[in-house]
Amino acid sequence: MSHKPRHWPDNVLYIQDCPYHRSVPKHARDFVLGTPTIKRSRQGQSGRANVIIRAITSPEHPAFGQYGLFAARKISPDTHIIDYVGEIHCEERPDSDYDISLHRYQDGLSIGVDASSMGNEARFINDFRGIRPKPNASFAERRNGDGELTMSIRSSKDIIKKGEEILVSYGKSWWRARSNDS
Ligand SMILES: C[S@@+](CC[C@H](N)C(=O)[O-])C[C@H]1O[C@@H](n2cnc3c(N)ncnc32)[C@H](O)[C@@H]1O
Repeated sequence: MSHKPRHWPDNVLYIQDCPYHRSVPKHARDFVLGTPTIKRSRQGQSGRANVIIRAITSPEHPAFGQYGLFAARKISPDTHIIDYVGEIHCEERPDSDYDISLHRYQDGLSIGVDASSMGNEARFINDFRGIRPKPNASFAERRNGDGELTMSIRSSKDIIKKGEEILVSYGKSWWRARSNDS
């Protein structure tokens, strides 16, 4: 197992492969796992070398006191940065702020990746609102070297400079769902 990055919280398990929660039915698991191919080494594909977790120390930043994900080196436009790793599940998890949607079936079944209790560096990516005029990265589905469906983070059309915060859009509905919280 690889070592935890700096600032990693004690109460969150650091993982590099997504485990499957018991709520995931076999057909959904098979869909995510993909057609078996020759297993390739995924060394270096996870993208952890591209990023660094940093404490947000500026009081003007809306996530002041929390952490964010920053570029550890220059990242070219339209480039895979890192896969979002967490627990794959098929439950409603409205209380998790680290749960993203991986796939939705037409019958309503939804596959999510929840990094609230286990995950990798990607769980620290913040939303651009209040920080920059627009995101410099986005979530994108892809099949990794093993053929497994993953949600990844990709840079947008501009270079991300070393040291810049990597920011996505969580989407308006993500914020709307939380604006009603008391
Ligand atoms: C997936 S976590 C991101 C990592 C988080 N900053 C941390 O240190 O664990 C989502 C949480 O980050 C914070 N956050 C992210 N983007 C934000 C923004 N633009 N404005 C305010 N808070 C933000 C909110 O507290 C949100 O619930």
